[in-house]
Amino acid sequence: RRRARVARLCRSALAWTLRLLRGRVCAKSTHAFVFSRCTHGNAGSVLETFDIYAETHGSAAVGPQIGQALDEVVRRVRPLRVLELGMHCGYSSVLLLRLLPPDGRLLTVEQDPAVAGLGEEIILVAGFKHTQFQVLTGSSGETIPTLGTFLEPAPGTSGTFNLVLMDHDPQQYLVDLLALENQGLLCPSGCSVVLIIRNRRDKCLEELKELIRARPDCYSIKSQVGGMVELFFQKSSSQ
Ligand SMILES: C[S@@+](CC[C@H](N)C(=O)[O-])C[C@H]1O[C@@H](n2cnc3c(N)ncnc32)[C@H](O)[C@@H]1O
Repeated sequence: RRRARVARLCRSALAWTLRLLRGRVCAKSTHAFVFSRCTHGNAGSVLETFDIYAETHGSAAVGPQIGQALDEVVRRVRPLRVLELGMHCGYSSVLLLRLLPPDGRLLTVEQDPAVAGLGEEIILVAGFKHTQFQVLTGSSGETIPTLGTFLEPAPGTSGTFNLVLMDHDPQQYLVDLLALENQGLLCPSGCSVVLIIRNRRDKCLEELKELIRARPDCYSIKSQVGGMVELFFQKSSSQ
């Protein structure tokens, strides 16, 4: 048993050293690894292959821990229309898509066109079809004003999102949240906005807490797990 523990420690030390040496996130190398090693058509295998890659390489993906917390949110909210800001190679897109119902749809935004192409290919490799998702290339600031034209209304959602995942640029979270609200894109009867905050010292969380303090009738914190904060937006009909 002691030998097994030592072997495990050595393996994690090696993985940690490799991650340190290969620290820089590279979308092309992530894509090549996942594309060549996963079982095509199997979303679970795509996510597992991303996780194996992240053991020894720099990775931008949300990963299994935040992934589990995100799964819980999606299972509880059961959204039909989901917006993702910050797709990168598609880890969180695949994670979200595998829990959507057959009539669910994901719009995902990525500002880097080359990365957007790689991420789109991974979503297709995971077995999802263009009827289930659409990749929009552009910054969140440019794309949010156009989102209404891409959003097919689902019953009960009146052309709005029930779930938004922000994993793009924490400095943009507050601005983009307010832009989404101003464009009438957040479902007034309830929309969960999940924010990935990798750096605890990031001041975006303080800014968001100020918004909640100023407008407790519309915004609240629903859950907070590690690097993930779930805000809840709701607007009463009189507002
Ligand atoms: C941390 S990665 C996203 C990881 C992804 N959610 C996953 O789990 O694989 C952030 C991505 O957001 C993109 N990005 C950064 N700022 C953006 C913005 N303002 N609008 C759209 N995409 C942005 C970056 O190019 C990068 O690909």
